[in-house]
Amino acid sequence: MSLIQELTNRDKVFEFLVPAQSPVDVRHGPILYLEGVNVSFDGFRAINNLNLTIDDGELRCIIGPNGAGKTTMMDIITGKTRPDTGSVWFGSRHNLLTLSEPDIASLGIGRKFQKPTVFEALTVFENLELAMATDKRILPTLTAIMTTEYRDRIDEVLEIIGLKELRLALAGILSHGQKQWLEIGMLLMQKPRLLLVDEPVAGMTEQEMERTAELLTSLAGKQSVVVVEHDMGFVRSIARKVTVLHQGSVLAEGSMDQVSNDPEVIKVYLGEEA
Ligand SMILES: Nc1ncnc2c1ncn2[C@@H]1O[C@H](COP(=O)(O)OP(=O)(O)OP(=O)(O)O)[C@@H](O)[C@H]1O
Repeated sequence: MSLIQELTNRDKVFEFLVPAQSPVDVRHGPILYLEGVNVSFDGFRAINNLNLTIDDGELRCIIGPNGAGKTTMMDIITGKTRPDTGSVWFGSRHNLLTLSEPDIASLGIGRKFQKPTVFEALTVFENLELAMATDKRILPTLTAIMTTEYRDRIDEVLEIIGLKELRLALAGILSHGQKQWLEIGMLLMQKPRLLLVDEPVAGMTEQEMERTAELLTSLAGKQSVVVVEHDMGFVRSIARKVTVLHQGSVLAEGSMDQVSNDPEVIKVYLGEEA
């Protein structure tokens, strides 16, 4: 190929056009890797030698009794809490312990907290638009050119979250479940590689839970999804692999059937519910 042909090759992405953050590298390993992580709060060890590996495209459920360390684990991944010791890697290139919370978010780790935080006075469409506008990776000078691309992305996300018909509705009139899906959609606008979802079905109707199960399973593959959830029926309906946390460590890992038949798990967790 001649130099001219090479320079005008539209399929090629030139280095200078690539956003500052390098993409996550999962060619030789998992998308998320925690090893030997410890966190103490005033002498109490909330996370105790935690090891966890999430594969690219995986949907993983994390369960565990109250105080097991699930929220603290999410806080560590997103940079909100710094561990005392251990390693936390996003792909093989990004050491998350050296990055700030906003940097971790812009690398492609999105977090959905339990309570929906949509802008109620704005429409569904505007909420998604706003989520896109906060994407710091977008070069302002390119915004005009990319408008069509972003509109297409909003349409795509509306389709994924099942709110296409409600695009012009105010977010304030949505049901609890619809608000949760909209917020997941707002995260999707940033095209995350890893989504952390905290108790997505708390307060949902049976029907909304079914729709949420479909939504989360449809997201896996395209991105990795880690779901912390207390509702065992829901976990059973979506989980391929479940990790049970207890006292800040992994107590068991495997299919829902495997972990729910594990005597240790029954003793410390499922037994608690019986
Ligand atoms: N900032 C903090 N200061 C002191 N103790 C904390 C702090 N954050 C968490 N803890 C303690 O660490 C332990 C783990 O808490 P964490 O919230 O991570 O558990 P969890 O598994 O998310 O529980 P739940 O299911 O109730 O949300 C708990 O005993 C909690 O009281």
